[in-house]
Amino acid sequence: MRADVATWLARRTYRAAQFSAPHLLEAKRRSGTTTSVVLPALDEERTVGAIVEVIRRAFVEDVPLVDELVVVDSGSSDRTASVAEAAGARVVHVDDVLPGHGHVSGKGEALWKSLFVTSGDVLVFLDSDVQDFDPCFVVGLLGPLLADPTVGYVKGLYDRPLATAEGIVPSGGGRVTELTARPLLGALWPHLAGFVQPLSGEYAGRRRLLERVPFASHYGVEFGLLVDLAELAGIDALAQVDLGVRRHRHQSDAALGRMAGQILQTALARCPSLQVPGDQLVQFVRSGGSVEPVAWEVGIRERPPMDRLPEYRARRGMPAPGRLR
Ligand SMILES: O=c1ccn([C@@H]2O[C@H](COP(=O)(O)OP(=O)(O)O)[C@@H](O)[C@H]2O)c(=O)[nH]1
Ligand SMILES: O=C(O)[C@@H](COP(=O)(O)O)O[C@H]1O[C@H](CO)[C@@H](O)[C@H](O)[C@H]1O
Repeated sequence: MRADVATWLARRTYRAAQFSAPHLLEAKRRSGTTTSVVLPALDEERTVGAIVEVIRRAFVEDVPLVDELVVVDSGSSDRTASVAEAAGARVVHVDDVLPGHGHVSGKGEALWKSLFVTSGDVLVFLDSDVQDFDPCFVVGLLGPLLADPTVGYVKGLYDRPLATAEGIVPSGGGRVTELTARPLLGALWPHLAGFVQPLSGEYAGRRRLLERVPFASHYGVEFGLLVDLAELAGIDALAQVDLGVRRHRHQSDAALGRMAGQILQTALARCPSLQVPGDQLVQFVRSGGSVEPVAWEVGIRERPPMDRLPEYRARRGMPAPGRLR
């Protein structure tokens, strides 16, 4: 392993158990930092309520580490919105946010728009499909940011058991991480090779950084943020925290193939010297005696840095682009 990666790994890998909610609350109050927790959700009625409930009880009512708790609904067809609201979250529908900027589907859009509908200095992003949600996820992700002003972005890391019809594969999860993201980072961004879970859906960052980078659409968002924030803030401003174990709802291999295609397109978009003639993925399904091709678009849209939007700057009391205060 490269010496710089080994140094970063030793210096910027934390454990959730290093932090306690009461101590973080003192640090939060001392620094005057506000926090927003954002859960992107699409058809997560089975799990979103429990996650919101745990966070609300522990970190809104008990130890007020969380100033706002928002679920961004990507257009669920189930009871995600009502379940999340009943559990205590503010729920916004993705299409109700910045409607003048057109419609883009996918997770990245929900996270980009979450910057507009929240106000915290620090944002914590948590997937809504996590089972047995552990409140240490919130403490661990906020820890490095509230304890060290030089940290700007923190990714969760964890063991990822894969639940299959045949049983649990202890470290079988993170299939796109292992088969696509990690090889890509090793080849094209080797200074980021120390991230154990570069695609983890649990992460936190300072708004003053997040508002200055583009957001790749769909499932490219995590990969794009990691590469772009490292470019913007430098690797030493990035960190990772061990959160233990993460269990979540798994998608099919075919769906993850499309996710891998989106991540590859996100990576290629960050290699300006490469010509990329295609953004279509052809998959194949058995149909009776033949095999049928199914073509999917895996191209991604890049939403611009939020701080370039006049609506956002006005909302945040920032001067118009190009003007001093
Ligand atoms: O268009 C979308 C797709 C996904 N998600 C949410 O993003 C998170 C991660 O998505 P998913 O679980 O599908 O990805 P995986 O964890 O399987 O890689 C979950 O909370 C989803 O509900 C979303 O808000 N909008
Ligand atoms: O890490 C991965 O390989 C994928 C798939 O995980 P599994 O193989 O279903 O455990 O999950 C992550 O990737 C997505 C794309 O970045 C994120 O949006 C998800 O939050 C994350 O779970």
